[in-house]
Amino acid sequence: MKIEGSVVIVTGGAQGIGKAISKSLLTLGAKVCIADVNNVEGDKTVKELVDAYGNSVIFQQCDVTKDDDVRNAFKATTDTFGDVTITVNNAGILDEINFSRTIAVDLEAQIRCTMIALEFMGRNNGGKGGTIVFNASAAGIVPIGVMPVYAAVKHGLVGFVRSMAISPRIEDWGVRFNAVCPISVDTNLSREENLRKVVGDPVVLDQLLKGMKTAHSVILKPSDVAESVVKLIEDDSLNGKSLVVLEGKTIFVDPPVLDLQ
Ligand SMILES: NC(=O)C1=CN([C@@H]2O[C@H](COP(=O)(O)OP(=O)(O)OC[C@H]3O[C@@H](n4cnc5c(N)ncnc54)[C@H](O)[C@@H]3O)[C@@H](O)[C@H]2O)C=CC1
Ligand SMILES: CCCCCC(=O)CC\C=C/C=C/C=C/[C@@H](O)[C@@H](O)CCCC(=O)O
Repeated sequence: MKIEGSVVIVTGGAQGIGKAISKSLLTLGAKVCIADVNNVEGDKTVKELVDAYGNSVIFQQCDVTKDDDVRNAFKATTDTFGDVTITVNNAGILDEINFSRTIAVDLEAQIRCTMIALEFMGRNNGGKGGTIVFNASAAGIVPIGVMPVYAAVKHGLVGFVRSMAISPRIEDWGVRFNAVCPISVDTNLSREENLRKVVGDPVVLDQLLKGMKTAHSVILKPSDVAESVVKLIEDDSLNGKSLVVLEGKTIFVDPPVLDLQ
């Protein structure tokens, strides 16, 4: 689909990968609502983006774990820019200690945002259809021994995307669903300072930090992920896909499908 003139919500867009996605979409002519729980960072980012792109961007404080916040973000976006046609479910955390919160933000809230997005975007609900892109992770594709909870919820997210893509409702909604699955990206989430706070077991933390320093742990730039998100939005043939983002290349990974009929 064409990004120019489209109306987009990016969750967790105040910083990191979500901010890079927002910038790329603004550059391509979209109207963007950044929906993020962090209003200090959100206000700062939107000020910076308004200076660069004018009134094509707004900030809406939104905790994706709260129904009302998410619905209000969609209402505010629709009132300001018109019908939403693209949702980027990007907000996420990594916390192996408070694992209930990780499940709540990285999986349950992604499902919540999707169901509410369909209330606004679904053609059966008077919307224009469009596309929903999820920021999963390479941890949604391969097992990661140093972050099992995060890997579990990201696998769950990939399963949700693949299943929504073959829903009997897909034609009614007129919405495509795809996931981007990057390896490590240089943001607050992957910095040593954060990892020390969110991994409790010292043996696991030690291996994680060592792993981060090896050649295998290439750190991508947030803009690398944004490029892949743009690809998933623009190519109308893509639905239910998981696009792994590696250094200098991307690979579609399709886990096997069993014939269960
Ligand atoms: N940094 C990395 O190495 C990778 C990150 N990811 C995924 O990318 C997404 C974005 O993460 P980063 O930009 O790396 O982290 P980040 O910590 O820089 O940004 C995350 C953003 O999400 C927001 N957020 C957190 N909880 C929220 C909530 N309840 N409601 C609304 N907003 C909330 C934060 O305020 C922040 O602005 C996450 O889903 C993460 O799992 C995927 C692969 C690699
Ligand atoms: C390949 C991991 C992709 C996960 C990227 C994320 O979404 C989270 C980013 C935060 C930290 C990433 C750490 C990556 C560590 C790896 O280099 C290595 O330590 C993992 C070891 C694999 C294992 O545990 O078996």
